[in-house]
Amino acid sequence: MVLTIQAPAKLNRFLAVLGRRADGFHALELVTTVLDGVSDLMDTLEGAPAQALSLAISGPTGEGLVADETNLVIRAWRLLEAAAKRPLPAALKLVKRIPHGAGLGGGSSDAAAALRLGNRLFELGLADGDLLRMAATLGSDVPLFLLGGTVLGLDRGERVFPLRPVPLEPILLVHPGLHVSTPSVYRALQDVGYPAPEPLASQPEGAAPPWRNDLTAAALRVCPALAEVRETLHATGAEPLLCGSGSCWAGRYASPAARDDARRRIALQNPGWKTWSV
Ligand SMILES: C[C@@](CO)(OP(=O)(O)O)[C@H](O)COP(=O)(O)OP(=O)(O)OC[C@H]1O[C@@H](n2ccc(N)nc2=O)[C@H](O)[C@@H]1O
Ligand SMILES: Nc1ncnc2c1ncn2[C@@H]1O[C@H](COP(=O)(O)OP(=O)(O)O)[C@@H](O)[C@H]1O
Repeated sequence: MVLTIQAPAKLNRFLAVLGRRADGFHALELVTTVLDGVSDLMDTLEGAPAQALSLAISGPTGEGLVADETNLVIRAWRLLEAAAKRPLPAALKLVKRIPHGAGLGGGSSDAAAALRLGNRLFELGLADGDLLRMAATLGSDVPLFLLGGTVLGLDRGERVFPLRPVPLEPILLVHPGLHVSTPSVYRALQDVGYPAPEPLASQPEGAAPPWRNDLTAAALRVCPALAEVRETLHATGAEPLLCGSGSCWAGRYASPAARDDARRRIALQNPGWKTWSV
């Protein structure tokens, strides 16, 4: 039996930093939407039972990514093996399309996909709660991908609650080909000064969350070149929002036509940048 699971990217539509915790992590409030409708911004994980565990990586963003014990897919698999108390030998194939270090959660999404794939492939019978606990040990962003849809994230982001879906505005994602490290951005919060903690106010039914990311100043400190993307989006009439810890930006437009027009202009001016319509 061969099983294939899609691993979509995510968009943090609201990210508030509420403080630094004793364990060094930051207390967050997040509203994140899993982008399951953007086919060219999705990784794919395929698996079949085999003699031994192996992972093959391909795809446009697969280059340079190692398929060893540090890969989040293998780390997720080892957790499944520990829960099953037996080896789970399988041939895994990961096709990468989500850029890494872009704030789009590709590695976290792959980890969540691996948990779901292994549970089904070997009929382990792990409940959603078990998978959520395992996901939280792999990374703060992994549990939200198990829920899908639009998710409220609390604590370090790993305590997740499904939210009523709020349609996405016309959005253009722009990736300038830069890699930004998440830990370095959280560390830089100390240099730029912590933002005033402002939790999400209760929202009217069906309203989109405020377009806010408290990591923006810290990410610009780590990678000043990010400012050029923000300015370019501004010049096309968008409200720009940094994706997580960067390096991707999301531009929000008044209409799909304005978004599509901006996409054409940005592609002409910056042929090295990648764009996706959401
Ligand atoms: C910023 C966000 C927003 O969704 O996404 P990305 O930009 O990475 O996609 C997340 O908080 C990234 O979550 P994730 O990438 O899973 O982080 P983890 O592996 O748990 O932690 C990596 C490092 O980030 C810092 N970290 C992470 C989460 C958090 N609430 N506080 C932190 O200080 C810590 O230094 C930690 O060592
Ligand atoms: N399967 C994977 N896909 C992508 N990155 C991975 C994977 N496994 C481990 N990593 C590591 O996680 C880092 C962060 O990747 P990713 O989650 O895609 O970006 P971001 O944190 O910006 O959303 C990468 O630079 C890489 O070193």
